[in-house]
Order: sequence, then structure tokens, then C-alpha cells
Amino acid sequence: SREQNREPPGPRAFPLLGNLLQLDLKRLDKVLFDLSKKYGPVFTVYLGPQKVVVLAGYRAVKQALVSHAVEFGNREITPVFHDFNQGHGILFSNGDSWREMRRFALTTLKDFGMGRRISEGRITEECQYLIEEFEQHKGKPFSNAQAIHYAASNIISTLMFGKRFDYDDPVLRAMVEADKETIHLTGSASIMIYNVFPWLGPFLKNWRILMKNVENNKSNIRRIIADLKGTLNPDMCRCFVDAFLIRQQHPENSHYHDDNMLYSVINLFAAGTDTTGHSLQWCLLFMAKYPHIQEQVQEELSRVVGSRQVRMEDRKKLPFTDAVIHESQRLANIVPMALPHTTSQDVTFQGYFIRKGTTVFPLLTSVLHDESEWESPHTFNPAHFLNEEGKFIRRDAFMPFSAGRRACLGEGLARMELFLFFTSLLQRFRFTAPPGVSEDELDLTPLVGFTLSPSPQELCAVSRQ
Ligand code: HEM
Repeated sequence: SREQNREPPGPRAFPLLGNLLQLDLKRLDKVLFDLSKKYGPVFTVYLGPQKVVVLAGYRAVKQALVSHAVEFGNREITPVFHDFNQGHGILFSNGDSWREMRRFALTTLKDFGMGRRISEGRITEECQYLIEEFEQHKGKPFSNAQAIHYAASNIISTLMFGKRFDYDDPVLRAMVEADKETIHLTGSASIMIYNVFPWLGPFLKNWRILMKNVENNKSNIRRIIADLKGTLNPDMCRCFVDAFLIRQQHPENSHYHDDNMLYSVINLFAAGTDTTGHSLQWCLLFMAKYPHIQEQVQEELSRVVGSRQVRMEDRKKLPFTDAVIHESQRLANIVPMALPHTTSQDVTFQGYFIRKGTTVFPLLTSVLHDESEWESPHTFNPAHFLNEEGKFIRRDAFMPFSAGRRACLGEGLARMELFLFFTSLLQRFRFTAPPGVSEDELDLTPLVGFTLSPSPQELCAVSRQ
């Protein structure tokens, strides 16, 4: 019937170009959030000829990703995502292969301590390296902002390869910097246009840079895998790659091939570095911007922990600090549109019919800044996560890791890293605007790519001892 076939509303689209001329591709998440105020929580836009259903606001996103997890649980593999991984690995794959790789990654990373005590030990060790790096002022080929990314990538490297890298290791630096550039350029207007008109690829500078980065990363990771293969001892499994190599010897199914190994490792390394590194940078920027909040964090840390190393079990006694980390993640909103999904079957959702294979954007910006969920959605307000007695409270609309079947696989690890890195750095340093710059002048405008990172600017780390 007509009623059953009602499609989500949206702005009128032109042939071929769709709504491209009406949408500011430089800040697509914001434009879509604004459109949701006119068209409601489920609406349609056309990126060129491609139809996209946008889910906006906590209720719609949660209901789709969690209550209709299967229907909304496939990944949209855009042309550029296909160029990256050829449909293998975890991030940009679907079906049985994705299911098997995701399950294997989760169980193997947990076996190696993801989210457990062993990781806590590794992260606190890495905190010391990072603090040492911050204390050295001269003669370094990289900034402390980069060191934050290297520290985050060392946590995932230890799980993947059984070892950390020195921060000046050329392979580590090449891989992290290439991933950072790749994630940034993937969100650029020209790559969005490429996804609509893929034949444009070779003419686009950004696409050529991306393809070069992909090749470089593949050869670096292949070399690391080959070294591990050369020293493999099946009785002593050292890391994720070893576990995969051992599984290849007695595969339960045909998904354990070299491409799935290569791309799963590439996915976990990239997904685990950039996001965590940028989140931590945002936390520090907010502290420099709002010194009175930083003082409250430091007061709580001194009172509850003193100068010893912070442990995960301290978190429940540090409600204000915990609230500040949550609020930083909420306001920074680093993955504004999650990764695109696609419907795995026809579905009727909130009275609208959405056909199988339709691209779906779960607009996380509209969840983390939802005006009906947050008291002051656009300001930095740790009280969002505190009750009247100052105790930490969870909020349902806190969804920076998305939700449902494709939700972030590394959430537990990322939260542990953020808590331990942030508290260790704040015990040791006070973060301020540089001399001659006022707090008001610190810039919270994000640098927009596929993720939202802080704009490049200087901060001072002043020793507190
Ligand atoms: C603060 C840090 C992080 C944030 C904010 C974050 C956020 C996200 C988001 C929003 C998604 C997309 C979910 C969707 O499509 O609905 C995602 C997917 C993913 N994340 Fe994270 N992430 C973080 C850290 C990590 C870490 C440390 C790892 C690795 C251990 C990781 C591994 C992954 C993987 C493999 C996926 C793809 C899951 C799939 O397609 O099945 N992430 N993450």
C-alpha cells in the first residue's frame, strides 16, 4: 500500500547531482544535523545519484542500531573503502568474512589482555615513556602532539606484534603519519566526490596520496608479519599476528587467508591509534582552555591518589575526573557520522520504508549534541555526567563509540588508555595556553577530516613538581 511504501522525507534533489550543491561537504555532519531539524529524525539526502538515509538524534540512532541491529548492521563499502581493503579485514567488510574476523579479533585481543590487567600494566609503562618525552624539550624530530599518537599506537602494536616501538622509529612514524593523513583526507570534499563519481580518482590529488599511503602501509605491515612468521613458535603465541598464523595452520574455515590477516592488522592499527590519540589531545586542549576545571581534576587526583601511579580501580573514586574525560569525548565528537552503514534487508522504520542496500548515516553528532538529551549540548560541562552529590552518572546518549553490531571493537581498550594517559599526564603537568596567548584564544574549531581533530596549536606542559 501507499502508506507502507512511504519513504523518508528530505530536500528536493536534482538529477545526477542530487543535493550536492545544497550540502557543505566541508562540514557535512553539521549540515545534516541542521536538516534534521526541518525533516525529522529519519530523512533522505542524495549525494549525487546515491541515496542516503540519515538517522538523527539519540532515539532514532539507538533504535535503529540496537533494536534493528541486523537490518541496519551492514557496512557501506564506498569506492574509497574498497580501494583501502578490497572487502577484506574488519572495518570495511560484510557477511561471514567480517563476522569471523571481528569475532577472532575480539577474542584474540582479549586473550592478550585487551581491557584487562595486562593492558593496564602496558599502558602505565607507556605513560612513563610519554612523560619522559614531554620532559625533553630539544632536538626531537617530532612534536609532543605526535608523541601522543605514537604512545597510543604502541598499545595496539604490543597486542598486534608483541612489541612497542621507540618514538623515533621510522617505521612507527611512517605508519602513524600515513594513517593520520589517510583518515583526514578520507573526509575531504574531493574524496566524497570520488565516492560518487569513482572514475575521477586518478585526476584527484587526494586520491593519489591515499593510494600511495595504502601501498606504503601494506609493505610495512607485510614486513613486520614476515619477521614474526620467521620466528614463529606455535607453543609460544606472542601476539595477534602469531595467533592468526597459528590459526592458518589449522583453519576452521577459509576466511583465514593472508589478505584478511593483512587488512585486519592494518584496520586495528589505524582504528586504535588516530581516534585515541585525538581524543587525548582534545582532553588536554579542554584543560588548557578551562583551567578552573583542570584545577578540580588535579585537586581530586592529589586527594585520592597522591603521587603514585593511577590504577583503573581508582576510577570509581575519581568521579569528577571521569566526568571530564566523558565530557571531552562528548563535546569533541571525534567520529561525527560513525562509519557509513547500509541496510541488510528491506525495513520499515518509524513508519518509513527503507530498501535493502540503502546507505545509512548514523549521525553521532546529533546524538552527542542532542538538545533533548543534554542540558547544555554545545558547552563543556562535566556536570552532564555528575549527579547532585557529585557522583558519576552514565548517560545513555553518550555514544562516541556508536552502538549495535558494528559498534567500536576497541571501546574497552580506548577507555582504559584515555583514563590512564590523561590522569598520568595531569598528575605530572599543568596544561596552559602558551605565553602571550589567552585561554579565550585557544581554538576549539576542529580540523575536519573523517574524524574531527583539534586544530594545530601550541600548548605548554608545565611541570608540577
Ligand atoms: C577514543 C577512541 C575510539 C573511538 C571514539 C572509536 C569510535 C569508533 C566508531 C564511531 C566506530 C564506527 C561504529 C559504527 O560503524 O557504527 C568504530 C569502529 C571500529 N573501531 Fe573504534 N574507536 C576508538 C578506538 C578504537 C580502538 C582502540 C580500536 C582497536 C582496538 C578500535 C577498533 C575499531 C574497529 C575494528 C571498528 C570497526 C568495527 C566493525 O566494523 O565491525 N577503535 N570505532
